[in-house]
Formats: sequence, structure tokens, C-alpha cells
Amino acid sequence: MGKGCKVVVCGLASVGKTAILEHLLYGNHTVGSESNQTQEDVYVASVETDRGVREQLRLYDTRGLHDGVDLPKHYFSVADGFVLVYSVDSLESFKKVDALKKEIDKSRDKKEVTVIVLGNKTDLRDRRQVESDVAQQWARGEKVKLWEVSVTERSSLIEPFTTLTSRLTQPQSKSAFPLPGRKSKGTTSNDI
Ligand SMILES: Nc1nc2c(ncn2[C@@H]2O[C@H](COP(=O)(O)OP(=O)(O)OP(=O)(O)O)[C@@H](O)[C@H]2O)c(=O)[nH]1
Repeated sequence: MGKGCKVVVCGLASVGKTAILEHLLYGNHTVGSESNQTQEDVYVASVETDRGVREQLRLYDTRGLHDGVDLPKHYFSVADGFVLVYSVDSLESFKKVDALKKEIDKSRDKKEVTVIVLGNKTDLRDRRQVESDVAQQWARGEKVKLWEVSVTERSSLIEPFTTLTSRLTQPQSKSAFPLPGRKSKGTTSNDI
């Protein structure tokens, strides 16, 4: 995959997709500010992987989904990875993430796609509708890594994107035919 992996960021409308990207990349999002409905924006990010190498991501911020608006099909064929976003104060948005994950599984064909999930708006403690353990159990079942985050805490946004980038740009060195004389070091597992 290498340089410029294409990552589609999607989820129900208003879960905070744009806020996450803007705050992660520019640190300039003020929570609660007026937001325009996204049609599509592409952000180019340079992310340091856990191997200490900088890699480029093309992050597609997509139009918020709601009844009657599905994720356009072409995203499934272009994406190397997905960031599925829900908001912890909306059970409906979590259900949408589940539906999107199932759609990705159906459409991924033989292509490798990396999926991570973000449960945003953890600062809205008294409005929570999606419990952490329920979400994490779902994630284990779907074999994806899930982080709960808040745009009010920029540091919470960094690890998910570092992990995603590391996964997407992982050298394809896990040969099915190990070289003689070399001991396998096993996989560096990040559970996604
Ligand atoms: N309290 C709180 N509000 C947030 C958080 N993240 C985003 N928001 C707010 O939620 C609203 C919607 O955020 P957006 O980033 O526009 O959401 P979106 O998913 O890109 O929306 P669409 O483009 O319509 O799909 C804005 O007022 C944000 O400031 C968060 O972590 N906590």
C-alpha cells in the first residue's frame, strides 16, 4: 500500500467526523461550534507510525449518513482503510457503525482493508447511551480495534490514527514461506 493510503471516515451525521479530523490535524476545533454539513473533504496527513517512520494518509471526510443516505458505493472500492465514527450519546450512531462494518465485510472481496472504530464525545458523560463494555465486546466480535475519544481531549485522538497508519503501511514481510535459519518473531499485534 505504501504512500498515500486512502482512508474513509464515515458514520452518522453530527457524530464529530470533521471535528476529529480538524482537531487532530490543526488543533483548532472548538466543540459545540456551528458546523456545516460535510459533502466531501480530503485531508492529507503525515502520521508517524509506531516504527518511527512518517507515512501519508489521505483522509476522506464523508457526508454524514442518515435515513435514506447511505455511504456511496465507490468508497468501498477505493478505501484501504475505514474510520467508523459513532457518538457515545447516540445508540443510533453505534448501530450505524455496526451496519457499516457489515457492509465493508461484504464488499471487501479479496482486498485487505483496515477498520478502526471511534466512539466520540465521551465528555458528554450524563448523555451516554452506548456503554464502553458493550462497545468493546462488539469490537472484539468484529475483530476491530475501538477507542473512545473526545475532541475536547486531543491526545485521545492520536493513538487511533498512529495505530491505523502503522497497520496500513505494515511491510508485507509476513511470508508464508519463512526464510531458512530465521526465527519468527511473531506478529506485532495491535488487535485490529
Ligand atoms: N461535546 C462534544 N461535542 C463534539 C465532539 N466532537 C464534535 N462535537 C460537536 O458535534 C457537532 C458536530 O460535529 P461535526 O464535526 O460537524 O460532525 P460531523 O460528523 O462531521 O457532521 P456531518 O458533516 O454533518 O456528518 C459540532 O458542534 C462539534 O463541535 C466531542 O468530542 N464532544
